[in-house]
Amino acid sequence: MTPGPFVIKVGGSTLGSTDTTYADIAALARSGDVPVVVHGGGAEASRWLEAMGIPSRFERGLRVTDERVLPVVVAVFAGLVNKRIVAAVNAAGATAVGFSGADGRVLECRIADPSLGFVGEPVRVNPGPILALQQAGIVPVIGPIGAVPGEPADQLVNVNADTVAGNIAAALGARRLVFLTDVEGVRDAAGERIPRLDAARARSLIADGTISGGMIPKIEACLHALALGVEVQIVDGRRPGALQSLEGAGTLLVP
Ligand SMILES: Nc1ncnc2c1ncn2[C@@H]1O[C@H](COP(=O)(O)OP(=O)(O)O)[C@@H](O)[C@H]1O
Ligand SMILES: CC(=O)N[C@@H](CCC(=O)OP(=O)(O)O)C(=O)O
Repeated sequence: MTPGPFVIKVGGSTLGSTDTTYADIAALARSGDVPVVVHGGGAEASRWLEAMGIPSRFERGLRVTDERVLPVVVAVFAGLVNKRIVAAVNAAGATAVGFSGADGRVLECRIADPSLGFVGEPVRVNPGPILALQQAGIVPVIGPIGAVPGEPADQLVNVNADTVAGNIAAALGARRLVFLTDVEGVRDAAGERIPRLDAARARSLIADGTISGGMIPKIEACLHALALGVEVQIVDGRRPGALQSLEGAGTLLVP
């Protein structure tokens, strides 16, 4: 069996830091190992919402997305952030094409929980557009908006970017999924990095509150992909060369 692709989730928390992520992504693509990039941008969306006088509210790491929030997150995730990453990867010497999970219905969703508003829970990944680009040597850059199929148009929904990455990695049979974030790894109750974290301990750290906020959907996405045989790691994306020296870095999820 051909080993699946390398999926890289770029956290909004590390976007814009002067790390080497885009050069590393472009170098992988040039070497013929074309990665699939999924990005967040939660912090950028919160800044735009604040500028518009709309407060941000999260529940278990998920943004409550009402009818005022939805157009802003679509504009920021499928537009601004996506195109900035495309521009940076192109400038680093590869060819990138950006789209969201609503394009080509790559990420079909249902409404996760009506109390969260327009938040999508993936039910199906249609990998065709991702594979077509990748096979053409083009880096797919995917923003965290999904589609709930409907008439007269699909409903656009906001999907946590870690959830998007976990589902896409699982659907592609990825060999590896790396989350670039703004901490050195998952921390235990004493604040120490956990180099290897198994599923049972991860669940208990969520239950006792040691893992909280944005780390909850990240760990849930990790466990989803891990169960399907993907090698999953959470590393510090602020560190130059993070993608070049993954051995022993951050937190490796283990069954
Ligand atoms: N146990 C934990 N270990 C590490 N980070 C944690 C933990 N619990 C909560 N967090 C928070 O999760 C954040 C990373 O998630 P998030 O803000 O969603 O980042 P990203 O934008 O990279 O997805 C960290 O900055 C940290 O504040
Ligand atoms: C439903 C939901 O929570 N969507 C996220 C999508 C962006 C995201 O996940 O960005 P990071 O990876 O930078 O955190 C949000 O609106 O913030």
